[in-house]
Amino acid sequence: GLRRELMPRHLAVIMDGNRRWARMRGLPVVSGYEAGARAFRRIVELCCNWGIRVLTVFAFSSENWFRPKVETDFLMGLFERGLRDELRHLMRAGVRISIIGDISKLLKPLQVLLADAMDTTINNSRLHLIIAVNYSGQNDVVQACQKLAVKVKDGLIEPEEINESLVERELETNCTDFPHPDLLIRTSGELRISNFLLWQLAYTELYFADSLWPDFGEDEFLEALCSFQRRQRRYGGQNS
Ligand SMILES: CC(C)CCOP(=O)(O)OP(=O)(O)O
Ligand SMILES: [Mg+2]
Repeated sequence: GLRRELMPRHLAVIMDGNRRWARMRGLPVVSGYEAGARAFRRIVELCCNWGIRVLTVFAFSSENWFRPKVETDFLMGLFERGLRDELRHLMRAGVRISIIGDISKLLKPLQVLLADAMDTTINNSRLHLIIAVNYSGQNDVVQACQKLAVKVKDGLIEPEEINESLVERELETNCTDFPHPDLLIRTSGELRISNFLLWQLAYTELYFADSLWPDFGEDEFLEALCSFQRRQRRYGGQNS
């Protein structure tokens, strides 16, 4: 059985396999995205119930823009409708929402809604939900380098002072007390990181589930956590 003291503090999830889920059922792609949104709401509840502190989800990658416009338009609409419907519930449930990624490319109403959700929930402490929208792990590192370069140029720091903690402070995930995911779950059988969090995953336990994201429910969630609790995390330490 699961031991509460061995729960991951920070869980990261790549919610993959929504279109395949729809196609297997002879449904339109948008039904897959809607089923994925239901699975997303479910895992937020599960993280609250199981005392996970931070949940980072890959909701839309910068590469996803290359999908048909009808799909990207639908996804953006889904994010907006979902957030409008859920914001009060998340607020009452004590969920804090942060957004990572370049949201300047999104339509203004969605940008306003995301900023409002971050402001409204900033003092919540039950679960910190970080939603990666138009996020690129490589761009996250690039923008951190740019901010450090400015500090060097402005004479605030010397190049030799730059170390891991200075870089981490500039990453977009510096918004949380637990910036390093303890466990990453990717569904649908794909064995890739797909330019999600990169620096932050240095010592993260990776778990790949064959189930498609819409089918990832409580049983699959608990199986992933049991797998995590069975692992011996060495952080590159003792050789055994
Ligand atoms: C936008 C993203 C969360 C959707 C993930 O599912 P997907 O569209 O990649 O589905 P497929 O891998 O089945 O094409
Ligand atoms: Mg996919």
